[in-house]
Amino acid sequence: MRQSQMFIPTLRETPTEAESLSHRLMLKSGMIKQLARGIYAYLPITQLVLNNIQDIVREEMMNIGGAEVHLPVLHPRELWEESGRWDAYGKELMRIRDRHDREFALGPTHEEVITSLVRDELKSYKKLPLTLFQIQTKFRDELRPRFGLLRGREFIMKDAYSFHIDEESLDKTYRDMYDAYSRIFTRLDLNYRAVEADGGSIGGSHTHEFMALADIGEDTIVYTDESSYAANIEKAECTPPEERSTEEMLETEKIATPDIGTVKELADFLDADLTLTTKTMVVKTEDGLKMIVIRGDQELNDVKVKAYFNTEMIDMAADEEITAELNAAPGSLGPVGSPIPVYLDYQVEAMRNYPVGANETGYHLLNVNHERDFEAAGTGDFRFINEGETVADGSGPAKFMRGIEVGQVFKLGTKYSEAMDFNVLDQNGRAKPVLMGCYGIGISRVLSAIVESHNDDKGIYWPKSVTPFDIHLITANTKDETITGTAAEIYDILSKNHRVLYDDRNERAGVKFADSELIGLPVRIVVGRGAKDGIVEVKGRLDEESTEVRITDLTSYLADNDYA
Ligand SMILES: O=C(C[C@@H]1CCCCN1)Cn1cnc2cc(Cl)c(F)cc2c1=O
Ligand SMILES: [Mg+2]
Ligand SMILES: [Mg+2]
Repeated sequence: MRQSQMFIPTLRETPTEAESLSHRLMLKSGMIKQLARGIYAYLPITQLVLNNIQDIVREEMMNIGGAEVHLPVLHPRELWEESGRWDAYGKELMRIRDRHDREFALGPTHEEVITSLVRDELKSYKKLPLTLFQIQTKFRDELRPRFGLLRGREFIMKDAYSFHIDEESLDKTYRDMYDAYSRIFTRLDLNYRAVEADGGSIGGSHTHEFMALADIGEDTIVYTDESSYAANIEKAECTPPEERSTEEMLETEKIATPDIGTVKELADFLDADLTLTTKTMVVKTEDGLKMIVIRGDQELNDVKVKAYFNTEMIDMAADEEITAELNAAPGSLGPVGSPIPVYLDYQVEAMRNYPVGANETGYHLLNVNHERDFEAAGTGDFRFINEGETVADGSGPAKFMRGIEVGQVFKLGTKYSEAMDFNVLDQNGRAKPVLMGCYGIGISRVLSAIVESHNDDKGIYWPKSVTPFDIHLITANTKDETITGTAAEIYDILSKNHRVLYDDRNERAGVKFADSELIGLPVRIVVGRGAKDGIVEVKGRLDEESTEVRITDLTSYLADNDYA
């Protein structure tokens, strides 16, 4: 391809609005242009890389028996009402009306669509298992789109859905997908970890997220060097305390605690360690307010709370809701005499004589003990694990690293087939709901993850598996006939077996070299003064120096050095 015909609007200066390295680099190297917050145009270099990523994903999906479809973006409201999700999702679900004033969702995912489509066609277990996939634009109206393509409002996803007559069949496809994802992320040259994750409201018991390691990643991965354990911190189970305090239960005492609003202020006021205090939170679920008490030095894990109450809709109760229900300010809440059900984290369950708010603004109770002073409705694991704590498999101390979620595989079970009446006749002629799995890869997000891990101070360097072109052919001076003639010949020869980007622009050599480092093709060939002696300069993107190579040796030189 001649670069004079491409559209690569590289920037001289680094764009300030970019908040992540990949976002900055993709703007600077003329790969994307923002149309609106979280909405981007993919320019030619990006489109070529996305095609290469999609080809790898497509090949691996077909390799495990997935058949490709293309599903609609416009989903009739009725479909999402069948699954009950039209109301379950708030503003994140983008909705429009057509000319007849009928409502549609812009597809954020396609469980409803694929289930209704297959349901109408498939009546017998003999047609199972079936795996269908698509690579398609998704819409999610993120509250805080950011980091370029890492979290957009319109993005490309590969989403696959599988249908099964029994668990064994679902397990097989889940494993096939898991292994296919491992091959895909390896081929994409991503340093990834598959981690146990929380399935959220889409149901299903089992799910793994594939995380590309990156400091910019929003997710925290909990792992240990002692075993292969790895989990999203949202999910990572905390080991309950071995023994419970055997302290003798002391008399409760009510104390005035004016202006004590936080557990830190309480600990200072009591001159007690944070680990001897508690903090009480109130969350709002579909069936009312719930009070959760955790140790004062811990943080509430909202994903674990959602999983415990098996709901997607959890909000921290607003102050006025708390005051209306509990007649006390948020800093003075506690379980004693609470009108709403109280749940204790395992750590609090093992404590004795702890302080809590008195449910009276400006007062606390000391030496409270559950069972004696109040009945808990339940106990559970409601907190985030801390580094150094033993991980759930007991093998060793937890360590943290950041990751970008680039894929996720789910066992959905019968959540959608029951909600949408998708049954088949089994081998005994009995109707039973079909079991499903679903499997996603963030295609446009993967591109950003690759840029995050393939760059240096000069710009991007593409893995050969996804590079937009194999070779960057550059003329150092377009005025010199020998140079342009030689370059044109080389372009013809190399184009037979390689994808060549021929920088034939009438630009200064320095500009061309800088652009070449920025765009990041694996190898660059410069046709300059040496052309008259049949010499060109070859430089791998990561090489410090160029090497002079005879033009007659060029093809074998490129092959011998595995440049192209
Ligand atoms: O999408 C999934 C699960 C899997 C992921 C892999 C491919 C198939 N789907 C989870 N999820 C995430 N955000 C969503 C946002 C909106 Cl607005 C929505 F209405 C639904 C969902 C939603 O269901
Ligand atoms: Mg997540
Ligand atoms: Mg996820």
